[in-house]
Amino acid sequence: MKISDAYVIVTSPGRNFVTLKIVTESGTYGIGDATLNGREMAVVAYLEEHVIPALIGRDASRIEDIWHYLYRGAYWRRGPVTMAAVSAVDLALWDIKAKAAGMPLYQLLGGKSRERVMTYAHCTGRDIEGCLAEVEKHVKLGYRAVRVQAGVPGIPTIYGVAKHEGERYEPADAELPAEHVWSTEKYLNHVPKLFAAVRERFGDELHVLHDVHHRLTPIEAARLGKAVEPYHLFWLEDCVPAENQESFRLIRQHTTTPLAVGEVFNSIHDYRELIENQWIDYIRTPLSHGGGITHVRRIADLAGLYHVRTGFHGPTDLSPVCLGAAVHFDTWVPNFGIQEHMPHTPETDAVFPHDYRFEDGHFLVGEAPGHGVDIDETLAKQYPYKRASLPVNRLEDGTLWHW
Ligand SMILES: O=C(O)[C@H](O)[C@@H](O)[C@H](O)[C@H](O)CO
Ligand SMILES: [Mg+2]
Repeated sequence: MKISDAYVIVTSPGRNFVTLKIVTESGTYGIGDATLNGREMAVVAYLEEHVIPALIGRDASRIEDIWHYLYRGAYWRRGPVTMAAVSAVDLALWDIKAKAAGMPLYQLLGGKSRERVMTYAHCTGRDIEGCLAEVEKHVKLGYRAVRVQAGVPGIPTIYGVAKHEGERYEPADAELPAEHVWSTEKYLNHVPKLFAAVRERFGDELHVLHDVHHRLTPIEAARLGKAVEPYHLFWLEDCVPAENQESFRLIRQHTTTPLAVGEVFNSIHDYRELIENQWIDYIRTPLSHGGGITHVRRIADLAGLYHVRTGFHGPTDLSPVCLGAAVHFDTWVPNFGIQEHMPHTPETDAVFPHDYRFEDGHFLVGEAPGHGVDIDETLAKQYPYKRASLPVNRLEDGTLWHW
């Protein structure tokens, strides 16, 4: 199982994706997702300059050892670029191990804990009515859970809302960062009305989620959590920037609204206080940013001890490779909560043939050996890299704010 070759493929079928392919002497290969939205080429350089040369000749079956070799061995631990690179290696090696065993990945992890994986869809509107129309559409498609985001009167552009009704929203929408304007006051006054309208129209059973995208202070988040309690959200996501884990103590003291955190985290250490103090309910770190299966499994196990469940990040800026591996992980992990689902474009799906299926609001895992996602390298070449940046956010007086 010696690694004989490894290389990076960058492709942009509508948006940029970075894929690592690892090939063994026997010809069995695996692929991993190394996409870090808006910072793609930093991970490419990290892999090509520092990781790939050290991988050649190693035994691909020693996943645990290679993980620590890359993590401890780098000396410079953690961080999104390092961990995206480590994740890609880890996902590719698990793919190889499962293929060598002739098993779908979920079998290697411990087998099925459930038959299907509940997902949530994004429903966005320029106003509440527009958002309700999207919810209606997604409920008809079979979704049991929806994330609702609507424009706020007086704020010209807002996170998570597509430019035109019915379109997907794209965070990395310009070559250099677009500048958005933010008003916490306008948002806090408006957003509870959105949940009231959703409950009024769709009743109590639909799972309703919302992403604050790190824009509030702890006491503002506490106010929002309290205000929306009557609408019993499935979760309120990233209500404050979470570098200071202690902030969540205050939020938790004030509200019973469940809290999800961690799409920008990449290590168990980002979570330790949040989980051990039971300040959150869902962990969001995707397999492609949190050190792959080897490390995210450890986070999920720690979380399980404290009744915290998984709710992995799944926007279009994670490739089908990450999503495919996530469907295996979600099928196995005992403390599963939900999986985010933002459908990829047909162009992206064609570049990454896969065997996970979407049906009636759920993902169904495939039975092909490995994680079940491949890359069509010839097709990938037709879509060259294009620089794309996430926006920045400013308060109305021009102060740079959290995005
Ligand atoms: O909950 C989500 O899906 C996220 O907040 C995304 O929309 C991120 O903003 C995006 O992945 C950044 O690249
Ligand atoms: Mg989010």
